Parts: sequence; structure tokens; C-alpha cells
Amino acid sequence: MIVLTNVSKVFKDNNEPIVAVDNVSLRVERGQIYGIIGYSGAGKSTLIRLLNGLEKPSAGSVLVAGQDIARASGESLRQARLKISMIFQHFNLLWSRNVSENIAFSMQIAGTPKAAIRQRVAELIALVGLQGREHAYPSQLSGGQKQRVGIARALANSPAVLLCDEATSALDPQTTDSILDLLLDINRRLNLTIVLITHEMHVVRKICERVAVMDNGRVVEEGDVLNVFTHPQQPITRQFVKQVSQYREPLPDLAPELLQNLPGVVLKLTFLGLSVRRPVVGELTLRYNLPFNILHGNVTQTANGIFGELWLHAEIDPGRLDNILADLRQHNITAEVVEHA
Ligand SMILES: Nc1ncnc2c1ncn2[C@@H]1O[C@H](COP(=O)(O)OP(=O)(O)OP(=O)(O)O)[C@@H](O)[C@H]1O
Repeated sequence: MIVLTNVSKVFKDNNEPIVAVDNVSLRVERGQIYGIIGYSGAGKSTLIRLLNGLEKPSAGSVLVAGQDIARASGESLRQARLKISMIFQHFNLLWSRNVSENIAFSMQIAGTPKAAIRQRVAELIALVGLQGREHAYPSQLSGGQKQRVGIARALANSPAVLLCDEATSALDPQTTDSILDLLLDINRRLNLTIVLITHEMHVVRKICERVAVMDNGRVVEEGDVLNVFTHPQQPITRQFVKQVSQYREPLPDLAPELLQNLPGVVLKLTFLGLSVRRPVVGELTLRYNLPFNILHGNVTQTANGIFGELWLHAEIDPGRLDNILADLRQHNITAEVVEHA
């Protein structure tokens, strides 16, 4: 659905080049929810503006729904843009128009007949759960309701791609979750491709299937969300993952007292998918006749599956340790020995 190949965007500031997007290649499949995460200044907004043709790349190609957005101009750019919609952090609603009129606006501009507009507005209002608020003005709506109007308006012309620019950053955590649930619901019902940019890993965890991590204009890590959460490669990715999982750091950094002068071995086990259901500690205890002590454990739900992490302590001699680690790997459980003082 979206293919970016070697895309760069260089701005000029006082004749000094600023590389906002630096040689980015990525691919978003039809029906996928794809997250782009990065800190302020990483290049996310520029990247999303390249996707809807608001910026032209300095190099590379941007294909969206089969159209080369980077090369399109005039009528073909207008046609290509009809397939791409966007929602914004601050909603960008028209304050002098009520909910129905905001949703109808783009259809009126396109010259859609009145009866068809009325029917489509009613469908969209039901889809985003705003029945009864049709005649309210934006100033009378909560932040979550305003974003629901933004979503309904974005879907009016049945786009192929929905771009979300920090769409939940102005909302409280509960409202954020309800908007993310709505986006997930719309994605599943309409098979709509969604690309979102965010600085919050919670957003990625809750609804994305894949994620790209941006730093300094570059994509420094990209992959399946479960994989990135359980095996983050780059320091910046580890920082983002830590936002949603308190114990992503090696345990000694977080609980020095717990581990001080602790003889023996600390193991960190990572379970993917239904392996979280295995009674691993019980099995290890029975098989090796070893009392394992559980130091810490958690289970995290992501949009494309669940993973669990467990920190265990036991006094194990080195020969048996190798057998235990091999045994765990056979059961699809990643096991690492955590260094501690
Ligand atoms: N029109 C422009 N002219 C000059 N420099 C720009 C322009 N747009 C963006 N930049 C620069 O490009 C870099 C990337 O900015 P961008 O807004 O894409 O990052 P971001 O990750 O979206 O950050 P934020 O969340 O703060 O908007 C920054 O250094 C920014 O100052």
C-alpha cells in the first residue's frame, strides 16, 4: 500500500542544509496499522507530510496506493490525495460548523448530492459513536469527541490510507485508549491502512502491528511490534520500550538491594504468545530438583500478541546451567543470564 524508497528531505535554513528525513525506506502493507515513533525533531512530521504530498522529497520515491506521490502534480496529485486522509493532534475542526457540517464539508466541496451526504454523515456518526451530538459545535465537545469528529471527517471520502499525526497526544490516558480502540475497530471493519506518528510507546503497543523508530531523520530500527518490544536493538528503542515496561532494564539497575551479595544465577526468561501459559518454574523445579525464586514477572499485551518476562534466581552449577538454558530454548523461551554483582 505504501512504499518509501531511499527518501530524503533536506530543508535550507539560512543556506544551511537541514536533513529532516535521511534515506528512509519502508513498506506498509494494506490493512496494517504502522507506527512511526521518535522524539521531537526526529523527522516524523516531515515524513508524514511526504506521504500526503504536502512536501516533495529531495530524493527517493513515495508510492501510496499505487500512485507516485512524489512525482504527481495538478489533477493527478489531487486524485492521489483523495485516497489519503489525515487526523491531527489539535483536531483542526471548523469552529463555526456543527458536528454534521464538519463531517459533510469535504463532500460538499466535492459536489456530492445532498441526500448522499446526509446518508453518509449518519453512517459516519454511528461508526464513531457520536449519535445525539450531530448539532453540537466543537466548543461544546470534549477532546475525545472532537477527535471522533476528526476521524469521521477523515473517512468521509472512503480513503485507502489514514495518517494520524500525534492524534492522541492532547488527550488524557482514558480518552487516548478509547480513541485507539476506535481506530483499531475502524481498521478491522474497513481494512483501512493506518500510519501513525507518535512519541508514546503505549500507542504503538496498543494498536500497531509494525513500528519504525526514527532518530535524526533516519529509521534506526524497524520491525514487528512483538519482536521490537522483546528484543529492542538500539539504545533509543530500549528507552521507548521502557516507557511501557518498567523492568526492561537489566534487573540489577532497578533493584540493586534485591541482588546485592546474592550468590547463584539470575535468569531472565521471555515468553512469546501462548508460551506464557506454560508452568515453567514448576517444570524447572521438578526436572532439575532446584528451588527457583521468582524475583519479578510481568505480561504485556500488544496488538499482535502477548509476551511475558520472568526474572528467576537459583543456585545452579555451571554444567547444569547450560542444560537448563538449552531446555528452555527448546520450548521457545528466550533465556538470558543477567549479570549482577
Ligand atoms: N519547513 C522547514 N524548514 C526548515 N527546517 C524544517 C522544516 N520542517 C522541519 N524542519 C526541521 O527538520 C527536522 C525534523 O522536524 P520534524 O518536524 O519533521 O520532526 P518531528 O519528529 O515531527 O518533531 P515534532 O514532533 O517536534 O514536530 C527538525 O530539525 C526541524 O527543525
